[in-house]
Amino acid sequence: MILVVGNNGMLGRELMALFAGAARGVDVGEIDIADLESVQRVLMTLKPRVVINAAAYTDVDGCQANTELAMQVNGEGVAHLAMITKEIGATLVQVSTDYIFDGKKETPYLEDDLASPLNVYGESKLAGEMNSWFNPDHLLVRTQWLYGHAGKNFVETMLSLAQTRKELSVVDDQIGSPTWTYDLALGIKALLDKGCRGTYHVANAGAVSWNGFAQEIFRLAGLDVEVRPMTTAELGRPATRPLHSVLDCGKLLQDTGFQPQPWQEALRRYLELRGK
Ligand SMILES: NC(=O)C1=CN([C@@H]2O[C@H](COP(=O)(O)OP(=O)(O)OC[C@H]3O[C@@H](n4cnc5c(N)ncnc54)[C@H](OP(=O)(O)O)[C@@H]3O)[C@@H](O)[C@H]2O)C=CC1
Ligand SMILES: Cc1cn([C@H]2C[C@H](O)[C@@H](COP(=O)(O)OP(=O)(O)O[C@H]3O[C@@H](C)C(=O)[C@@H](O)[C@H]3O)O2)c(=O)[nH]c1=O
Repeated sequence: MILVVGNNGMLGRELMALFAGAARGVDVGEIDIADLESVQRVLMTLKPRVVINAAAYTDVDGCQANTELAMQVNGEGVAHLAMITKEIGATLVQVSTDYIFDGKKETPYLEDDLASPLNVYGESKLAGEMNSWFNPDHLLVRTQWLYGHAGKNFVETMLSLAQTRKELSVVDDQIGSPTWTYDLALGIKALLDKGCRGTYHVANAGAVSWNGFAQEIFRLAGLDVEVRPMTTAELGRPATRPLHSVLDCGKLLQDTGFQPQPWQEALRRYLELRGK
């Protein structure tokens, strides 16, 4: 059995749908990954073959204000999962982020590029990456700029703002690869099916700024919204974001034969399924 931890989250729901009958899910209320005893109790009872950790504290600015909680959930939580999965002989799949990088590299990041997070969320996720090594039988999947059917995300924020606004200012100096949770889930499945272990990048192909992404969302949704450019500095959010955090997914293709579709195509299909 595959245990999806954080099954009520955006990625968690996608994984539950993809793995269907093979998966069991747990989330807040049934497990608190920050609490070793809770992790021990759930994993020892359910005895899964694979644990996919889709649970995290994902509010980037929230993490900046709550360092301790961020480290407990995103850092220590993974140590707990790694120690107990090792004890029961299960594989741990840990999901991480482009925000462990500082975004100063001008070409896409490779799996073994140096991590240097700019914010507390990135630091806590990097601690989680390191803690996943407590279980040598682990798969570490880095992804970025996620959107999906069940969750708060940039696409849904833009569509919701468009209901009341005819113009929006969106940052145009941060570049990344918007990624549909469906394609990420397929990537995780492809890696597990091939028995891959270690670190992999999984993101939709191509890259764009948040501003360009917003423009494409409105174009595909047939909404007439003017998207003005602004800089990250002008927006002035509490947590610093990396400016160029595109992930190179060549290793995924090489080892599994799976290549996530271009981000524009993924977005088009997502909006079609969602009903625009
Ligand atoms: N969203 C994105 O753009 C990106 C996400 N990622 C990573 O992908 C993974 C999935 O992200 P996403 O689907 O967006 O996450 P969500 O925030 O949508 O879901 C996370 C889930 O984890 C639960 N959770 C939080 N704290 C705990 C805890 N202590 N114990 C158990 N469960 C907990 C949350 O519950 P509740 O809501 O009640 O707190 C929620 O159900 C995370 O590891 C994230 O860091 C990586 C790159 C980009
Ligand atoms: C709503 C809004 C956002 N923005 C900007 C702010 C930000 O730089 C960018 C995206 O906003 P978000 O709040 O979705 O960004 P953010 O929370 O930084 O998204 C990140 O989440 C974590 C969990 C990850 O792991 C990352 O890969 C990444 O997806 O858009 C505007 O410029 N104008 C707007 O009106």
